[in-house]
Amino acid sequence: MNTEDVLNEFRGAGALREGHFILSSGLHSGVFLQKNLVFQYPDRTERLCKALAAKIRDTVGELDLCVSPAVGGIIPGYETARHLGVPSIYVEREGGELKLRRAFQIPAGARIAMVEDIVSTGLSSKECIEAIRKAGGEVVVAAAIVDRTGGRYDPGMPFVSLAQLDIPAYPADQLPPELAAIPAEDPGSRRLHA
Ligand SMILES: O=P(O)(O)OC[C@H]1O[C@H](OP(=O)(O)OP(=O)(O)O)[C@H](O)[C@@H]1O
Ligand SMILES: O=C(O)c1cc(=O)[nH]c(=O)[nH]1
Ligand SMILES: [Mg+2]
Repeated sequence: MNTEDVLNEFRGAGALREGHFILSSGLHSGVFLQKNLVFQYPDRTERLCKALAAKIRDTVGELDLCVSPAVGGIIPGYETARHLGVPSIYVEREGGELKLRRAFQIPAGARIAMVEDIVSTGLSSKECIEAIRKAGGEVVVAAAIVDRTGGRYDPGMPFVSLAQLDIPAYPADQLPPELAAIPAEDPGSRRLHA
């Protein structure tokens, strides 16, 4: 599956959106891949994650566990794990920090794949890898359905993605006029509070 095949799954689900979006990093962008619209379809999710699992296995061999950052990573993490034949768990925000909760355990010596949905700056992936390390786990590969960094993301270990895009993003005080002219949506969960 190449970048165009992945984009077609997003287009088919109405998930390739244009407008004005505040990303998880706080940067602003005119393009947003609303992955939840894709993950509502088991067939689309299966095609994407089966391909991601194959690419992960080709890159680092067999794994023991997938760990994903909530919320966006949970469904692709689970489905990728299904194709790798391993369990899937997730980390989630508590007081702003990604943590392992819900009595999830990381077995000693487990070879772990960190599975993300989208990488924009890599911040969430790095936070997830750090949370796994704090819980005693060893991440041997980072993976994402879509890499928005144009291949510039380096987590310090093999990084596998199905689609590589280079989508501009801007600090709030450097918006191009076409973005400044429309109100911004903040679709992610990083800034959600109870
Ligand atoms: O590489 P980054 O700059 O960190 O951006 C990518 C992250 O942003 C989204 O998560 P978000 O925090 O918006 O919440 P969600 O998972 O609930 O969508 C997405 O799921 C990635 O985790
Ligand atoms: O950077 C993000 O927050 C982000 C970008 C994107 O295209 N899709 C998404 O769900 N999050
Ligand atoms: Mg996320």
